[in-house]
Amino acid sequence: MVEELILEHTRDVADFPEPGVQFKDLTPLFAAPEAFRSVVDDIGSRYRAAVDVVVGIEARGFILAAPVAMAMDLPFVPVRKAGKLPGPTLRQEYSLEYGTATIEVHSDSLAAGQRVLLLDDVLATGGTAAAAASLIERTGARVAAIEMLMELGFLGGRAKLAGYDVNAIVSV
Ligand SMILES: O=P(O)(O)OC[C@H]1O[C@H](OP(=O)(O)OP(=O)(O)O)[C@H](O)[C@@H]1O
Ligand SMILES: Nc1ncnc2[nH]cnc12
Repeated sequence: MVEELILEHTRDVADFPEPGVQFKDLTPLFAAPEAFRSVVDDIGSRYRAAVDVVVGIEARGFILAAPVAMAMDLPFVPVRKAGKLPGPTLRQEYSLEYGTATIEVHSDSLAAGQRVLLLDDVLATGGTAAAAASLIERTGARVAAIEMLMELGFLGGRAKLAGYDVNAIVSV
């Protein structure tokens, strides 16, 4: 059900942001309130009572993680691209399907022992999720699960996430 909603509301864009990349654009899902709400409620219902905080990765992860956190009545914590968070941060460099980047989290935004649900829209090479998981663990919190709307299985991102509970609603 939610798998079909995601597939129906995904636009494939060839050669974006660079030649050879088949970009999975989820903006049609975010623009469809009923479908988007169904996806948010599905994620919230599967992790209820199993996590203490929801972390989203800038930028598309924010679009998903903030409503999930709100629906679960849990705190939302942003992992941001470098240089955007004003407080003391932990920082991690990584590579992704089309480049390299650095992300940060406020070092006081998570507490030791907290169970984190890490959310993003797409799992490609896994570099982004692995870097975010590493940041979360450096705060002392625990990555209870990593959840994506869509996984590009042919890029093998799960190999970078061995040892974590990784779930993608749709695998292509
Ligand atoms: O598995 P990977 O190869 O690491 O790629 C996945 C990441 O790439 C996209 O974000 P992007 O860095 O393009 O940023 P955006 O959310 O700001 O568009 C996507 O939202 C994931 O965060
Ligand atoms: N092919 C892709 N489509 C959408 N987001 C991505 N992030 C990394 N690779 C991606």
